[in-house]
Amino acid sequence: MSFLNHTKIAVIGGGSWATALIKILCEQHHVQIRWWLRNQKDIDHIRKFNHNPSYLSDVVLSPKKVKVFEKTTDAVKGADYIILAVPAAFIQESLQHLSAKHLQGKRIVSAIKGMVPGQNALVTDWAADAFGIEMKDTCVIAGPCHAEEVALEKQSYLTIASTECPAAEDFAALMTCRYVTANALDDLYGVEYAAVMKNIVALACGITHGLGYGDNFQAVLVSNAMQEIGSLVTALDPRERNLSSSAYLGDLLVTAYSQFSRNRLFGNMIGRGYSVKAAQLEMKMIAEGYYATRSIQELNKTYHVNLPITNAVYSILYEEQAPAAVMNELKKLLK
Ligand SMILES: NC(=O)c1ccc[n+]([C@@H]2O[C@H](COP(=O)([O-])OP(=O)(O)OC[C@H]3O[C@@H](n4cnc5c(N)ncnc54)[C@H](O)[C@@H]3O)[C@@H](O)[C@H]2O)c1
Ligand SMILES: O=P(O)(O)OC[C@H](O)CO
Repeated sequence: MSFLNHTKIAVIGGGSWATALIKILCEQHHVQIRWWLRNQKDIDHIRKFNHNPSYLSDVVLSPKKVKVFEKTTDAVKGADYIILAVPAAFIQESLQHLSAKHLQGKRIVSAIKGMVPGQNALVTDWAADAFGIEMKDTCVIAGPCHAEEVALEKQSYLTIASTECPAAEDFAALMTCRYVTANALDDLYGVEYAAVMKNIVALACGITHGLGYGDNFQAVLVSNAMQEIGSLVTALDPRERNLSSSAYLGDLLVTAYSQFSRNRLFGNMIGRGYSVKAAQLEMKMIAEGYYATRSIQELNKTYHVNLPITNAVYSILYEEQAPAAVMNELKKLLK
């Protein structure tokens, strides 16, 4: 079979979301995937058995469509699109062997819902800066969608956001299949910041659940959180946007309420008395909200937006304040 007319997509990352995205892309006839993972054991296993042993191991990956690479420089060769799907904390390390030349002429798609720690930058801004990528060649994959439900082929929706819709529309077509509907949107920054913030809220939901708060409280917490997200996003990128659409509110709801949420699970452990270290050790997966809490807290030193929920989570995770006492104060601020 000739791959000449195929769309070539490099995927960087070996976790649940990378695996789920590859499953969706494999539904297309004309797509070839070039997959980079850092773990050699996983690479060997995928080559032999066609599934990822560490994440979503029930998903079978077509060997005709998926090629696995040890080096990022090989994975990106000839690719039309490069999907970034590692947690933001590891993006610099993961792309360390790539230069602007390797990425020239390619479209970058960030599937990451986090900020680059230390730099407090959105992944798309960081990539544009590090590799000289133009914003018109950049998209993000957002929306309320858990990898575990993609693996089960449950009907899901994605939003592909870019500063210019044509780029997003092309990629949305690639991400649409029997069980996924992908729509394009021209709000790259709003969608990306809202996705970062919803992880912090999910931590707060998990913490309060772990402390014994119920559904009544969580409904108020999430309503207040949507206002907090709206205030920050508007301060960072003022423009008209419909925050009740699924790219923003939907993304918040799935993370805040789902059994599959990594951030909620992490928060729940903290609420039940685990230390941050112990919760991290127990979870095989990464809770982006842990890093995002610090990045947003630092970024907000410039913007001074009222962020009571983020402040509460920050003081629990980074200032060793007792979760019960912090949430007791937060509850007085909610309406
Ligand atoms: N899982 C989902 O349902 C989902 C949905 C939408 C967006 N996302 C986003 O996708 C991104 C990836 O998340 P995920 O859910 O696939 O992660 P995961 O928790 O399933 O997997 C962890 C990933 O981190 C990598 N990793 C762990 N330690 C590392 C280290 N020291 N150095 C380099 N890499 C390391 C692992 O190899 C693996 O790729 C995150 O930004 C997340 O917010 C996830
Ligand atoms: O819901 P979480 O905490 O697993 O985060 C993963 C994704 O961002 C969900 O959209």
